[in-house]
Amino acid sequence: MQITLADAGKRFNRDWIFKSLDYTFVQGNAYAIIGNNGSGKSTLLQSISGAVELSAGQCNWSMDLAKISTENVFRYMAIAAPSLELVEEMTAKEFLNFHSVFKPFVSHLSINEILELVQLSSATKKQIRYFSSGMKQRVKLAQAIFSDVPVILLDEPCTNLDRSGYNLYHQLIKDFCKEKLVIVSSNDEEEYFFCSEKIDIRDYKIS
Ligand SMILES: Nc1ncnc2c1ncn2[C@@H]1O[C@H](COP(=O)(O)OP(=O)(O)OP(=O)(O)O)[C@@H](O)[C@H]1O
Repeated sequence: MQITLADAGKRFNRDWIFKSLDYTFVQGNAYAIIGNNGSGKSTLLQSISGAVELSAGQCNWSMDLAKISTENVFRYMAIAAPSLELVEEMTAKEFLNFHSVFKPFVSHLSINEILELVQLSSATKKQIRYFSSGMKQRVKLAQAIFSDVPVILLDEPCTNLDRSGYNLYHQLIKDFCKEKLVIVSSNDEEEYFFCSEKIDIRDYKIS
């Protein structure tokens, strides 16, 4: 799996958030999009995912040199982001079951095992609306990291996590993301220290 940005740019009204961005992301590597608050990290991540349309240039996804059409990109990726909502009326188990109908999880793990891995097995009967913010974040991480897809996009993945949540995140990345293409959008080094490549969004403000 490869994702290529070619002369990519995004603007909101007159403000260019990033411009003239050429970059290739390759499976097996982890990348961090860094920059201060409001610099455009989430916008770039959303542009890569196809959720936000570029104002200039292109974002092309390909697998074994065969191009993946824009409408099929979603089949190859999973995303965890603050803007993505959980179905609060469901329990975590129901939600993960629901998600797996559209996007199956890695086949060797059951949903009970996934809940155990993110340390939520004691809350399986509780509706998500009664979860703490950190517990909700663990559900978001579970649905992204355990999806059977080659690309994992993580926007501020440790939002609301405590120390043990950070440790859990580091362990999940180590155990389950090695062969994937991971892109993390963050300004917290603990969220992206494992990324060998860094894209500083501030380098793409002026052409
Ligand atoms: N739909 C939109 N319409 C207009 N402006 C937008 C829109 N979405 C984002 N922006 C603006 O684009 C800029 C970049 O926002 P973005 O959320 O990508 O930054 P960020 O680097 O992820 O910030 P943070 O670290 O605070 O999460 C901000 O100035 C924001 O107000």
